[in-house]
Amino acid sequence: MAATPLTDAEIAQALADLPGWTAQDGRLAAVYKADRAAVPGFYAAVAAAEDEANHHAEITVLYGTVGFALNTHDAGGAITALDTALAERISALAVERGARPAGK
Ligand SMILES: C[C@H](O)[C@H](O)[C@H]1CNC2=NC(N)=NC(=O)C2=N1
Repeated sequence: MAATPLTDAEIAQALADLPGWTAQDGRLAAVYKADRAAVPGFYAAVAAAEDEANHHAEITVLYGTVGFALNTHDAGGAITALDTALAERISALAVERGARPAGK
């Protein structure tokens, strides 16, 4: 998949299908709430998806919340399809693992 910067319209289109995700400071960002006991498994599942995609998020764990920030370093920090694809994977894994967008 090419690391080509997405346009604002393409980013908005991707966000429409990513509940709880926003574009913040040039990165795709989301914060999920999860039961403390579910956090390690959620992280492990995301880490496996990252390694499969060879694309990695900045992940912040604070007790029962897991935050993600995504941009593409190889594209000068722009948001690319690599980021939206991984965000989609994280969003699906969150549902599987009982994590829900913190804003909800
Ligand atoms: C060498 C390795 O393939 C690259 O550094 C990959 C790894 N993971 C990555 N993750 C992110 N977020 N952006 C990248 O450009 C990137 N590049």
